[in-house]
Amino acid sequence: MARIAFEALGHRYAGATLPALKPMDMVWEHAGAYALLGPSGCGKTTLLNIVSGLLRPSEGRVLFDGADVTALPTERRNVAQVFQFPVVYDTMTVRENLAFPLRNRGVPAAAARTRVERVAALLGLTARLDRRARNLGADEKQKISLGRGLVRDDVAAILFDEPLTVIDPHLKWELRSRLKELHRQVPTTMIYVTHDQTEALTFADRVVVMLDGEVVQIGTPEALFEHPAHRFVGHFIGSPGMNFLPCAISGREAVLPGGQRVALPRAYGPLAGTVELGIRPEFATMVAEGGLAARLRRVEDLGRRRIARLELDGVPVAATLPEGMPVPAEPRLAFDPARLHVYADGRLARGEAARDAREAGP
Ligand SMILES: Nc1ncnc2c1ncn2[C@@H]1O[C@H](COP(=O)(O)OP(=O)(O)OP(=O)(O)O)[C@@H](O)[C@H]1O
Repeated sequence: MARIAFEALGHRYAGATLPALKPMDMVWEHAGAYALLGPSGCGKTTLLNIVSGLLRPSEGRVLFDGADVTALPTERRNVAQVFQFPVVYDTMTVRENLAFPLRNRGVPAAAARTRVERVAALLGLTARLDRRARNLGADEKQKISLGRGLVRDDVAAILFDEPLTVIDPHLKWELRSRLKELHRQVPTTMIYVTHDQTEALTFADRVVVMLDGEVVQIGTPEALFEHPAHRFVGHFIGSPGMNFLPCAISGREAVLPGGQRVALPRAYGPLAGTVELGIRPEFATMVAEGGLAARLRRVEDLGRRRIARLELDGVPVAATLPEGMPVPAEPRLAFDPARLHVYADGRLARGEAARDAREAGP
C-alpha cells in the first residue's frame, strides 16, 4: 500500500483549450479508501489514469511513498485495476482467473489458494470457483474482475473505475458493502471512481469531490454533509440537496431578497461576488410560530420523513415538516443557526469565529 501525493499536478490534453485537471496539491494516505466523485467530464478518469500510469500529466508530479513515479508506466507502479467492464479469461475457471495475478508474481500455491478462497468467499463466488468463466453472467464476470483486483495484498493501490456499472441494481448494494468489508480486512489504498453519491459515501472514508477539473473538497461523508466547502458539494451530496438563498450580509445577520433577516452564528467581513446562505433541508424546519414567513407549494411524503417545498422571499426552499405536525395554514420556517453557512461565489466563507480559531492554531 502506498501514500500517494500529487504536487502541482495538472493536465491538458493535446489540442484542448481548457485543462482537464487544474493544478492541484493533494495527499491520499496509506490504506485509505478514497472515492473520486463528480459529474461526467469533471476529470475523475483523467486523475485515475494519471495514478495508474496510463496517462502522463502535462504538469506536476505523482509520488508513491515519496518516490516520483510520474514517468513510470503502469506495469512498474504495482497497482491493481478494475474497470467498468469485466476483464476475465473465458477459458479459465473462476479459481484460475482469481489466481492469475498471484501466479504471475510467483506466490506459492498454498498461499495463493488461501487468498483466492478468501476473496471468493467475500464476493460470493465460492460455489462457482471450479466453473469456467465463459458460462457465467455479466454480474459474476464482473465479480471475478473485482476479485482479480483484490486478490494481491502487496499492491501500492487498487484502482476501481465505476466497477459496478454492469452490476444488477439489487446486487450493487451487496457488493458495495462487501468491498467496504474487504477494505477493513485488508487495508490497502483504494481509489474508487464514481458519479453515484451513494456508492461514494458507502465505500469511502474520504470522498474527493471534483468539478470542472478541480478538487473542490476532500472530506469524510460527515464533513461533506455538515460543512460543504463548495456550493456544488452542498447541492450534489444529500437528497434533497442543500438550499441556497441569495442574501446580503450585515454583520451577524443575513438579509434575504424580501428583507427578512436571519441571525447568523458568526460575523462575516466583506464578501465579494454572489453571496448565498446555505442550509440543508434537515436543518430547515417548519414551525407553528416564530421563524420566517414562507409560502407552501407542496408536501412530499418520503416515507420516513416529509419534505415541504416552500418559497421564502421568492426563493424555493426544501424543509422538514416534523412528524405529526399538521400542514400549517400560515407556514413559518426556522433554521438551526449552528447549521447555517455562507457562500461567496460558490465557496464557503469563513466567519470571524472560524478565522480566529484558525489564526490561533499552530
Ligand atoms: N483523450 C482525450 N482527449 C481530449 N480531451 C479529453 C480526453 N479524455 C477526456 N477529455 C476531456 O477531459 C475532461 C475530463 O474528462 P474525464 O474523462 O477525465 O472526466 P470524467 O469525470 O471521468 O467523466 P466520465 O464520468 O464521463 O468518464 C472532459 O472535458 C473530457 O472531454
